Amino acid sequence: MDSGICYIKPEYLVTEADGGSAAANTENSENNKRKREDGEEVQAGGKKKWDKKERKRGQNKNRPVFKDERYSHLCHSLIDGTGGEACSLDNCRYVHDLDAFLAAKGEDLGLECYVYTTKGYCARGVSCRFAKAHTNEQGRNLKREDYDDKAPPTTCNGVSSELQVRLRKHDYDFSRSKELIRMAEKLRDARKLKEKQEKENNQSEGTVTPPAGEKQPSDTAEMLDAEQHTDSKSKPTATGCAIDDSAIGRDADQKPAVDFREKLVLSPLTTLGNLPFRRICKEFGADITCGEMACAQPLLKGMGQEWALTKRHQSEDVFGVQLCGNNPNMINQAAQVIHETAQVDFIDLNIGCPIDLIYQQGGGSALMRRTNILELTVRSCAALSDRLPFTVKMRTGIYADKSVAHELLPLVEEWGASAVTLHGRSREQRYTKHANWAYIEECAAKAKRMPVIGNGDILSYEDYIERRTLAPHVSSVMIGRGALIKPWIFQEIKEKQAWSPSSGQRYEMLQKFCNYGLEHWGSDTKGVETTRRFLLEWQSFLYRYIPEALQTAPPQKINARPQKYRGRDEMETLMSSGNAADWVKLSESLLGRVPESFTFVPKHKANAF
Ligand SMILES: Cc1cc2nc3c(=O)[nH]c(=O)nc-3n(C[C@H](O)[C@H](O)[C@H](O)COP(=O)(O)O)c2cc1C
Repeated sequence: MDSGICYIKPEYLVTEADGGSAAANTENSENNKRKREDGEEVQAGGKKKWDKKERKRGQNKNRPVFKDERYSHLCHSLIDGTGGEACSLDNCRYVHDLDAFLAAKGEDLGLECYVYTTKGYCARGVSCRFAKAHTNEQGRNLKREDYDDKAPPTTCNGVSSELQVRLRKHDYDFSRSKELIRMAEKLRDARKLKEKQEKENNQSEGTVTPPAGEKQPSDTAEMLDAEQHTDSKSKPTATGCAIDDSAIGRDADQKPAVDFREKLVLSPLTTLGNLPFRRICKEFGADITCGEMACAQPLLKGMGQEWALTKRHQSEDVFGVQLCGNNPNMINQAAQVIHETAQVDFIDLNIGCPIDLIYQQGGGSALMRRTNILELTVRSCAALSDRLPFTVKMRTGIYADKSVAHELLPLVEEWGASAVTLHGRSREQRYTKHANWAYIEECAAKAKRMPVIGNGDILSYEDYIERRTLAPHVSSVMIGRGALIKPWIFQEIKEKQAWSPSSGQRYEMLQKFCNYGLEHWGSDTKGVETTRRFLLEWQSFLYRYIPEALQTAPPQKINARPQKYRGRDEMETLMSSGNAADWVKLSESLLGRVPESFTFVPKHKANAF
């Protein structure tokens, strides 16, 4: 048996005799074309061979970029229909011809507006694609009697225009951040000096020096002594960070605000890990959620799109923002503004990001080899506040044959990190081979008190148990693709058994996602199309779920490709299709017809088997 294949029961197999007529899980010409561009060749006999040199990984860079400028926006003065206060702006760029706008808006997509039903008022008013549900005969947008306009919003964070102006005018007070960096520099220099002196002493005494980066058990305490000697006011804190407590207002006795042990953590997932998706995962039992990676520089420029990545839904009771950057000053300043203006429970630093552009600029996984820069970043960010844990997410290293996480992880703990997540693959590996949980265990065992969160390849309760048994020092697990393929994985782990939803139940989940999407991105045409894009991105992972009843030997393994199969009903077959045209069809049943000349190519190549 080939472990790379998920075997399907004979009655569900699609054979040559079927002529491939079923919409079974075949991939479309768009995907095949993409694969050819990626260097995947199809040999005679259907076997695939990979040309490693040619193959490009990561994101689909040549995909058409989705621009939403083409949707006209109605002026806010008309959003509730005619009869309100006229627009007072001379140069308002929005549409003021209500009749023309309504004529061009397109058909309503349904009789019920989720936003109106749940809140009692739809702020998209007459521009909503479900407007008939909340407009009267005169075309006025209605407010239900029980609507509470003082009710707190269900989401928070993002950037206010006032903050945007302060950031753009360099008017934000970063003196605290500058002080933290200065102190982190002092500690780093003291550590380096001490290391140098030790090396010289060892050489003069003829003792053997440990290999670079390999630390002796007593080093941490000695290093802290050295730091205290350099700055007599400094003292180690509960998290092991030795930055001057009085200067940063740290109460050394306070416990970190988040307990990272025995938790199911949803991975930060660019594009896919959006707020509506995270709501679904919360409902299925995810304990900790994290926003999509946000870059420090655009945050400091006050860019709305980047700040949107910090948004949090009220159901996300333990929520973090993930930062990416190549410069300690910028990362720390971004962390400071987030800490001071947003509601977050922790800040995470991504030092595992493999994306070329970020890596070439010295950010993401490049920070795994820029130890001095990393030290400044971790020390300064961990010292921002005792109530704001600072965590680090890393890979095994940059190269497959040169793991460094076992050296880095104890250092990161010493510098003050509250937890580390380790994805058991190198940058070079991306998603090939299996995540190395034996190595994750080796690293986790090196942490003194800091929880280590293991990450990689968990798709079932069995996977979870297997990995936790293999890695007993791991405190919690993080799940990424497993949650994208079957978001109910959190429930399965908590209930210790598989759940095999019917196609109807899976469809209801998609409906829910669309409702949450319309609430988040808006129920007007622009919001509908944004929701569709994110739904399609998600479907590019969801189609990989293989219902247990169809497999000869469940549970499904994350890298196993199924034999060609059809589902137990038409919807199950449609949902298993790897053909982007079928994903669009599915989206049309939920969100209406796609606009003319619509195209879709998934953003992430990690969706492929
Ligand atoms: C679509 C996608 C987007 C991702 N985006 C991020 C990200 O923004 N930040 C991050 O640290 N990791 C990101 N990752 C990596 C995951 O968080 C996780 O480390 C990786 O997928 C391995 O875990 P898994 O096997 O459970 O998927 C992303 C992964 C995928 C598939």
